[in-house]
Amino acid sequence: MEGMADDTFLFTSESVNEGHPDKLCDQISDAVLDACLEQDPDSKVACEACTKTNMVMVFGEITSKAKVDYEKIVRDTCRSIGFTSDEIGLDADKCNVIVHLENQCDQIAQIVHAHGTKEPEELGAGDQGHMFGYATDETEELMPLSHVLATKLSAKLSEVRHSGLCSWMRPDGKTQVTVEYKNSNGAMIPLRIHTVLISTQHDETVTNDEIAAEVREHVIKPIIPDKYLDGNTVFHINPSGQFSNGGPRGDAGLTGRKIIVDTYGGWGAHGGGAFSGKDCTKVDRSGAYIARQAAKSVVAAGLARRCLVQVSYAIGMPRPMSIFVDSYGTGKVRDSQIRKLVEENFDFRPGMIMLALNLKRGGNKRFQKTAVHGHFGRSDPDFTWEVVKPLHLESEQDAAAAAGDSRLSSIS
Ligand SMILES: Nc1ncnc2c1ncn2[C@@H]1O[C@H](COP(=O)(O)OP(=O)(O)OP(=O)(O)O)[C@@H](O)[C@H]1O
Ligand code: MET
Repeated sequence: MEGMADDTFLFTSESVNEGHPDKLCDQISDAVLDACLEQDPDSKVACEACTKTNMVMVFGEITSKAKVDYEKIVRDTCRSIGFTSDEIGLDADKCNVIVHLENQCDQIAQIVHAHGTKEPEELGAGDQGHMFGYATDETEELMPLSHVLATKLSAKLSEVRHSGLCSWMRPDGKTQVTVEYKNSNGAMIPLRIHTVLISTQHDETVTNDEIAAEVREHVIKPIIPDKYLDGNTVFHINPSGQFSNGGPRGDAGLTGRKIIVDTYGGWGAHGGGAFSGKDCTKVDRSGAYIARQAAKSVVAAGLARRCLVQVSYAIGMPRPMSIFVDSYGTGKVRDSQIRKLVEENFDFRPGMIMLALNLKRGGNKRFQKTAVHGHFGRSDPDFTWEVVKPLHLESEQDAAAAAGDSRLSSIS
């Protein structure tokens, strides 16, 4: 790239907003989860959704004592996002809603929770899989800047639409931010914003020039800090030229198709499992939440400037198969010592994660909120996995000795 110093690099993260068809499905799935947990905190929920023009389907496996009007939840969720006509992309009140839900498979229910009879200590993982948590000291929320900005831009798009400030805006939209970074011995130092890309759905009353001006003023300006902008920062606003057809009319949507938007914007790593529509016996969700809490606590304690935590499970077994920690060479002590500290301070058994993070509590949009604008780096107290746990090394002496060791190993 022209004008870039040799020791810097570009990294890009994207986000999507409420009316993106995949995100619509995530929100429907988590609205169903909330409704079930609100009445029955022991509900076992695996609710997927898909959508295309004039149609939403919810399907999956739910075992719950809750009496839930699924069709109403689908319609209410679509309406609250702003899908109130075919022209906008979906008519919440007239679209075809298909509900195809069955009980959780007996074989899974038996091995995971013995049909609700296992104690939290013994609760098995709802599936096999590997999940990651990540943290970095480049922002105050200990999240990657490229992801934070892409996410905040998409949240702002929703805000100015709902408030009426940009009354021409429609619910679908995407953002993307490219940051120029410097790698400082493994820590990521954001230097400047290279590119901001925003595509927002709009009605027929505005010109492209008006869209660009209003998006710059009401969306970009309040979100992107001046210190990261310079004369070379590139802005692309609605580069397709026309984006009035959006939502499910423009593109099909599926639950769990925005897992990178949900997590770290391409930083760290991802095990592949989705979050939305899953109760927290599903370790895809609870494992990723506790791994984030662990990674964030490591960085917050100053033990590393960046941290990745991986955990893995076998279906039906409470204890993880493996725990892995990588500080990308930024650790104050060896990664093996950080891993030991993580193992001592976090109980990775799914039933214990649910207790520690209060994950059986749903309703009042507790989980629906997570389904848009990211699961991590949020200050809302419902995001219990963002609460930092104080971590202390056994003694300062150990730390000093270990720092000596780690210097040796980095030289060798
Ligand atoms: N009784 C069982 N024991 C072991 N594995 C099972 C059992 N029943 C189903 N499975 C396997 O587990 C798979 C679930 O994996 P998958 O990762 O698709 O789950 P998911 O909850 O849909 O999550 P995501 O799609 O977000 O990864 C099933 O498709 C099947 O292959
Ligand atoms: N959907 C399944 C359930 O309801 C989980 C994935 S299959 C192991 O438990």
